[in-house]
Amino acid sequence: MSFNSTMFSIPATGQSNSAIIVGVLVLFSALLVSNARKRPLPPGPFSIPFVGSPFSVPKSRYHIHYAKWFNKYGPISYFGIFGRSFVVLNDEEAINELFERRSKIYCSRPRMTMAGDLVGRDKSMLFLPYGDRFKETQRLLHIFLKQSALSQHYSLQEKAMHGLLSKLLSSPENFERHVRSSVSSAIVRLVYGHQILDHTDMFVTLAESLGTLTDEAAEPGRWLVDSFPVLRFIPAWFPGASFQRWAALAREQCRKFTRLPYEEVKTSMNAGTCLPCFTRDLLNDSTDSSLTEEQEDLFMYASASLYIGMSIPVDIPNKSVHESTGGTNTVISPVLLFILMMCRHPEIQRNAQHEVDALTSEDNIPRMEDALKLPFIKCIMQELFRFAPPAPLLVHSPIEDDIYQGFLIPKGSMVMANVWGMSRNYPDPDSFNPDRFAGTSPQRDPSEYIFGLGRRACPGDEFTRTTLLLAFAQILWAFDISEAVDSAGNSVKPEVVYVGGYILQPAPFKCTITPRNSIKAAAIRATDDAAE
Ligand code: HEM
Repeated sequence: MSFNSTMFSIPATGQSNSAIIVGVLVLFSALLVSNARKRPLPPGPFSIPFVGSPFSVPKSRYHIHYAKWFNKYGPISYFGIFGRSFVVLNDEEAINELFERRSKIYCSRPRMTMAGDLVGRDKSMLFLPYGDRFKETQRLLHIFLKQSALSQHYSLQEKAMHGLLSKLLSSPENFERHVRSSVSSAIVRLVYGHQILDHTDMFVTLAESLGTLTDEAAEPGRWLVDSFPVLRFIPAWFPGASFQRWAALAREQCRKFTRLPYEEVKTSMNAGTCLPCFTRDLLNDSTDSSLTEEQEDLFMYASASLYIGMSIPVDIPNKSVHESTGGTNTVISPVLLFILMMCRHPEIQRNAQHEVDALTSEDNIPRMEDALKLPFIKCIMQELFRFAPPAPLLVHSPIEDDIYQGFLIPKGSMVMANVWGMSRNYPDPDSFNPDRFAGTSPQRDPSEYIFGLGRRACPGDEFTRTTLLLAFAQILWAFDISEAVDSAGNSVKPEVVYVGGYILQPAPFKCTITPRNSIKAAAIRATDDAAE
């Protein structure tokens, strides 16, 4: 079944009933709010009584818009929309203090009634409120992704990246599609032991459908029930409550999308054909017969969390779904930016190639053990993280009221840390300069914050870094990346333009990717043959 958004929007009939309910709720919540606030809220844009400031919030480039609030309102600002509270942190000290040092308080995610309570996405780690289920999921992911366990994943990372090299060799003009499928393939293999053959694979389409559904369920402003959670108790037959019918269908679909890959692992385990993977480890570590329904549910969602965790779909106000970069994920973003930057900076590319060449031979594709020994390429990775943090805003939610610099930060509010602003806090921030991380006094490593802070920091950070170092070393070893040539024979330098809202990714661009020599091309083909 395909999800058609118009099919599920709130119909005109029943609008008057909804309007009455909403009116009562607005007044009620406004009264509650005004009584509760004894401390001042942080400063912020003009607010209309009972409505808040929905019009001061941008529809795109939130991080840049919010960064400008620093000069207007200072390091911490506030706005409300229909009773929901939003706090913006625009200052490194405030971000470190609240998200890192007060992590005990800022350890939850904002409540999303439609996506969470009704559709059930709050079982995935990224959305999970802080509590026992979150801690158990975190523990399971940690066992698999902790530093000491990472080397067992090297061979699958190498395989996925060899796949990327051979696709780049055969159709370099489709580099974006190849990057996307190779990265997805590495993750699906890691989580479910499944080998993706092409983009029509069931695992890819399921994950994309789940992403689209999550996007729709979390679309801010679309669902009244997000502003007035009490509406979730309205029965589906009630006039104007078509959102309940949408939610029921979406919940069913999400469950199916989460269950199918998990069941496939169980089937292949029974057949003895399952490759090593996260889900297999979970099931192996437990005696199957003793698994309760609750444990199965935990395992199933823990597995899906690993895959979907990379997509970071959080409920940023006014996010337009049209801006969503579609099945994109966080790892794809730095790989595409790497290709763009190597094209724009041939001298950096040459230096990095010299570093790889000094360590490897013409006919040996770099392996993970090589990739981890390349300090300049590590600096390039750090500079890519700093130049365009894939997730420019972090979103946490405090589990109790907190006071910071005399201002109230209400429990349950959506606190957004402007990581992009932190990445501008460097000398000459707009120039791409990997050397800033070299030498004896390097500048602050952006890996310390682009993966999040405190108890909700990304569990996939180290896996990401090793994957990226390997991808960069192999691409530099194999190919020259240069400017595309237009129909008049002129070289065209690609612009640095981003798309996306909550995950930034370079806008589509053109470049030329050619093998550095025939020996390397032959080595890539030979690896292909060996794999077949
Ligand atoms: C360039 C790559 C990546 C970036 C920039 C990134 C960034 C992030 C960020 C900013 C968060 C939210 C942190 C916070 O709120 O403080 C996050 C959460 C998460 N990431 Fe990543 N991530 C990346 C790759 C991955 C990968 C490869 C995986 C899985 C193997 C993964 C799994 C997760 C999960 C499960 C969460 C939810 C954690 C929680 O809510 O406690 N991420 N990531």
